[in-house]
Amino acid sequence: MNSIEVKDISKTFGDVCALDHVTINFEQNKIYGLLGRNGAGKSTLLNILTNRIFPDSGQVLINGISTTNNDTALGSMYLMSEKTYYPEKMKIKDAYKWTKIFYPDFDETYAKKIAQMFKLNIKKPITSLSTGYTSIFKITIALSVNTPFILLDEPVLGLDANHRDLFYKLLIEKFSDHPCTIVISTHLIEEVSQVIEDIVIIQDGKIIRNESCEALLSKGYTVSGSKTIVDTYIQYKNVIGYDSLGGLKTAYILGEINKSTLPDGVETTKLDLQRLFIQLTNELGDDRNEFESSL
Ligand SMILES: Nc1ncnc2c1ncn2[C@@H]1O[C@H](COP(=O)(O)OP(=O)(O)OP(=O)(O)O)[C@@H](O)[C@H]1O
Repeated sequence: MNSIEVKDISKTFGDVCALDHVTINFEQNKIYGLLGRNGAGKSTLLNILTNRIFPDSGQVLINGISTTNNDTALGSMYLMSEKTYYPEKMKIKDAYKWTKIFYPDFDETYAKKIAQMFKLNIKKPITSLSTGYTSIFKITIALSVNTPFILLDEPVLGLDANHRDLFYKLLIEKFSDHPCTIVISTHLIEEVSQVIEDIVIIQDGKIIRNESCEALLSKGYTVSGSKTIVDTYIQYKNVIGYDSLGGLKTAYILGEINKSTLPDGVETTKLDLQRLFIQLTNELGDDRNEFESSL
């Protein structure tokens, strides 16, 4: 069973607690979305998983074995992150050769094929690439390493909509052809919701949600209509937030919908992941909890 077990990991930087007793399992052959607001602890977690930084306490186990001083375990994970570890001025095609040394299952032919699909010129030095193409270069490697665990930290940073679309398609294709465990950290929640199976939400260094996307979204619904009617309807409901626009109001509610009690003139929809995320990660007293449009 290929799994990553994170056991009670904590990490502080000075007086900032980046991870606070985090325990989580990333199971075999699943695509996870790792979501969290800026500074929530996502990159710290991914860096600890791959031993790029060390936790103050806790441990990471791959298939039950600690990753500390364990090259085999570490070789089974690939982290695509903001940092590039290739020598300066190295050309992309040479970086592919270099990668093969460290990741023997790296498929150079496939990397070149998808580079072509993105119109990435592999004769160019890595440092000459734009922000978007730097991400594309890293994507071509991440999708070709063929490790059991692929961790992607903001993989679509700087990518235009067409290239993001291509990336999601290739990711799904990769996952179907070579099932593996993929963890994607991103702020593009709606887009990623199309490809992820499970969702992990991290807030101030703590995991606040870890469940299937479907289960999370089925936990609630939205109700929209005139403010007075919606306010009456939601009185005894578990409201996690609302938006107001003029006399109209949309409330985000946790709980099962009972259609027979819905008043006339209100519309209901399923929760969407981005809305739910915003509501779940708004802090108490955060006035973003009510979004008053100035339109
Ligand atoms: N090397 C470091 N030195 C000092 N503080 C750090 C360091 N790395 C992370 N932090 C702090 O730890 C917290 C978590 O940072 P982290 O980069 O893990 O967040 P993140 O969820 O990836 O954020 P973002 O979405 O903005 O990239 C932040 O408060 C950050 O400032």
